[in-house]
Amino acid sequence: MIQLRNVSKYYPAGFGRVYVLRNVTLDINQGEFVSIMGPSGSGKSTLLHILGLLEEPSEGEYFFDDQPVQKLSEKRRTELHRTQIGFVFQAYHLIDELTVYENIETPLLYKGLNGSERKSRVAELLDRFNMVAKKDLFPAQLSGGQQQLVGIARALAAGPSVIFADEPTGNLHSDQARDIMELFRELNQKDGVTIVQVTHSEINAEYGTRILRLKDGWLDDSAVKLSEQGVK
Ligand SMILES: Nc1ncnc2c1ncn2[C@@H]1O[C@H](COP(=O)(O)OP(=O)(O)OP(=O)(O)O)[C@@H](O)[C@H]1O
Repeated sequence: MIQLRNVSKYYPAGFGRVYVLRNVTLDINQGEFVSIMGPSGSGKSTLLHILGLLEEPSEGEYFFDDQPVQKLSEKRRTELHRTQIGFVFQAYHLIDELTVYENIETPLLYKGLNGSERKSRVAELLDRFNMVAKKDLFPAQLSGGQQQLVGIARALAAGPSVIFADEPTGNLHSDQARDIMELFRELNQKDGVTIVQVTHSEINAEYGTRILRLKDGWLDDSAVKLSEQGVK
């Protein structure tokens, strides 16, 4: 599903460059639940943003569902983003002026669904996430865990095949974090959604099936499969 080939990312600095990612080659198959770990500044968010089509590599190739991302038109890339990819952020990134219902509905408006299709999809997600009673509240009226649930419902609304999550529990208490990780596990195992998360937490990482470790922009090739270690 995802193939990166010799991907580097750098920024100009003085007369030279600062490398954030170096020569990253990586395959992620449909149905995997991958955790990206590494010290602060090692390039985790940058890698996730490239995978989620929010940033472009400076060098190298990215194939999403066998399509060379760098050769796609802007229109096709936006379409891919809207239909195949859901993004979940640490700070939720909900729209403060919109209700829970409207936040979840937003990607469906972009996708061009009609009113009744949108209504039934949002109702389904509200029901699944036990948020029906909260549907007319604004983000500021919710707990952090509830805001993140809305963030995940919004990411799932358009029926993506992959969810990219950047420290999705970074602002949550441990019990809320566990609920979010259990939801991710269920989405992955029952619904078959591919999940790629950045996390600092070994506990969160163990919900997944594989850990990728970054250091100074390099991917550690000895990345382990948790199932092979007998963890799961
Ligand atoms: N636009 C930019 N211009 C210059 N340097 C940048 C830019 N964006 C990111 N960087 C640098 O890239 C490096 C990696 O950043 P990134 O956010 O990917 O790290 P991270 O591993 O996610 O860190 P953290 O765990 O602290 O969130 C950092 O040193 C950062 O300063």
